[in-house]
Amino acid sequence: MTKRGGQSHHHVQAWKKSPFRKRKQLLKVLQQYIIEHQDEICREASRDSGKPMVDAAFGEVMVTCEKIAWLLREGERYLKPERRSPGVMMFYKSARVEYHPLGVVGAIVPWNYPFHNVFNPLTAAIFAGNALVIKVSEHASWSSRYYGRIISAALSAVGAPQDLVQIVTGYSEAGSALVTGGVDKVIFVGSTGVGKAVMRAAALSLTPVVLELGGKDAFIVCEDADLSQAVPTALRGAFQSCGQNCAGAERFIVHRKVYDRFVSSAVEVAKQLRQGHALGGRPVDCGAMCMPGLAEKVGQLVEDAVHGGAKVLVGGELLTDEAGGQFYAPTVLVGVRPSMRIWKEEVFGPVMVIVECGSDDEAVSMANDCPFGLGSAVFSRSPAHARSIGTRLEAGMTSINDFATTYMCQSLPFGGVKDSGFDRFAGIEGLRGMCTPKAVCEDRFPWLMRTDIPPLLQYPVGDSAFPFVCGLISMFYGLSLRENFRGLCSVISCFIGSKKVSR
Ligand SMILES: NC(=O)c1ccc[n+]([C@@H]2O[C@H](COP(=O)([O-])OP(=O)(O)OC[C@H]3O[C@@H](n4cnc5c(N)ncnc54)[C@H](O)[C@@H]3O)[C@@H](O)[C@H]2O)c1
Repeated sequence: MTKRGGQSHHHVQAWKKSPFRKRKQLLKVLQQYIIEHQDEICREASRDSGKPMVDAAFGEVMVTCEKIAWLLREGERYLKPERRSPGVMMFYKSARVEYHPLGVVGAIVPWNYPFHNVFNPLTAAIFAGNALVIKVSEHASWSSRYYGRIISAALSAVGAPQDLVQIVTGYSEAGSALVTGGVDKVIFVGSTGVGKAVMRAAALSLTPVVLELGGKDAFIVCEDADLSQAVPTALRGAFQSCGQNCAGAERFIVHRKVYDRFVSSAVEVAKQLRQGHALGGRPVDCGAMCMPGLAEKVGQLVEDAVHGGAKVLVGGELLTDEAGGQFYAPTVLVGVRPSMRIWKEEVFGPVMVIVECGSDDEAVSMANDCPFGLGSAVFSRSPAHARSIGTRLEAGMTSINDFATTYMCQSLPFGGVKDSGFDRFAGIEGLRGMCTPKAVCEDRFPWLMRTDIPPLLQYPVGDSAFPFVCGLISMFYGLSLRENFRGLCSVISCFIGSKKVSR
């Protein structure tokens, strides 16, 4: 049996042809298990990534359940053949797009959401009829053993091939091997630098890639924003999972009329945040950071800013414990200027950078002065005002009076612009991205009208072939009736002329 990506060819082909009924059954088995074992799933994710249980429930489980619910509700509709208009000259044709499974999809994912990062590519790829190889991060491979067992059990419960989903662990070499290993598409979720290396490697075999890379979301607070709504959302956007979110709010751009109130409210809450072991027995608001290197980098970015004149209002220190826990304290930083590293580099940590702006134009230009463009948020009591700002932001996603809610609306695509990557996972676009869109065209009423090459265009072509085609172009595409009529006359005269010659 030939193997690609570790799966047997026969199994890949069989799943491609599987009915939607069976794919839905698989998702339902997964959903049932997830809902019944939320506690265990969150515990494993917390243990592997350091995030508090509530953050795991929020960011890992809830969004995965929404994803599955959306696929169950609407997935089939968007993978069914879709009728398209046949256009002007092909008016007698029926045109459609068919969505065929790609075959084997390779997903390379980071460590920040150990559960979600596995189930995110899994649900769409499998539902679209593909096999999947997921390369999990070397920093979150422990929990992937448990998540892998959930998937195996679900596959066997519905009688799907056991090797349909493979989870592999390893360092960068394992990721590289997946890119060059003959998969039909690579979904890469990770840092911008590695994303570029993945794209270079994929170019050698023309393997298509989706790149979901870093982010540094702008969070704009207008002078007419409701701070009782904006501040709690801002704090969650900054400190959820210790800021280790791709779509994490990192730059808070606040209008000067509400700046002081925004800062003092944010500081008041940030000071009260409890940090500690996620599973230490006491509830915590912020846990540990997953990687020592990253915790140090966060410290360096803050230090660089302070060195340049920025001011730490809360936090700003890295605390470690005897067990090796890396606790970067929830931090509020003001006085940041564009020349500082923290203005442009992704922090990926619990640092709330708050800057002041004086107008909408200034807010937009500050927000767009960034190499990344993943998510964004705008707060104003006037949704029209917020929308007028949101539409000018260079970002793949914008939430109005909320943060990152686009990802809870699973019909929407997820992805960014600029250094945040391209193409989309999730949503209709992401689901269809798991397929080859095949264009199909056929006669609508074959008994009435079909395409026969007219004699004067058949080889060897006659003298009237060229004027005939020009006549057709004018007849169908001329912008005035006069032009269309002239084209028609030319077509008729070419016909008559060619008949005479052939006689
Ligand atoms: N846009 C998104 O959807 C999204 C989601 C989560 C995280 N992220 C980003 O991920 C980054 C943090 O995660 P990370 O530190 O694990 O990222 P990373 O780029 O270091 O690693 C991501 C994955 O790529 C693998 N890898 C490393 N070198 C490789 C190579 N040469 N070829 C193939 N694979 C290779 C790693 O082993 C890991 O599994 C942040 O920049 C964050 O913004 C983006």
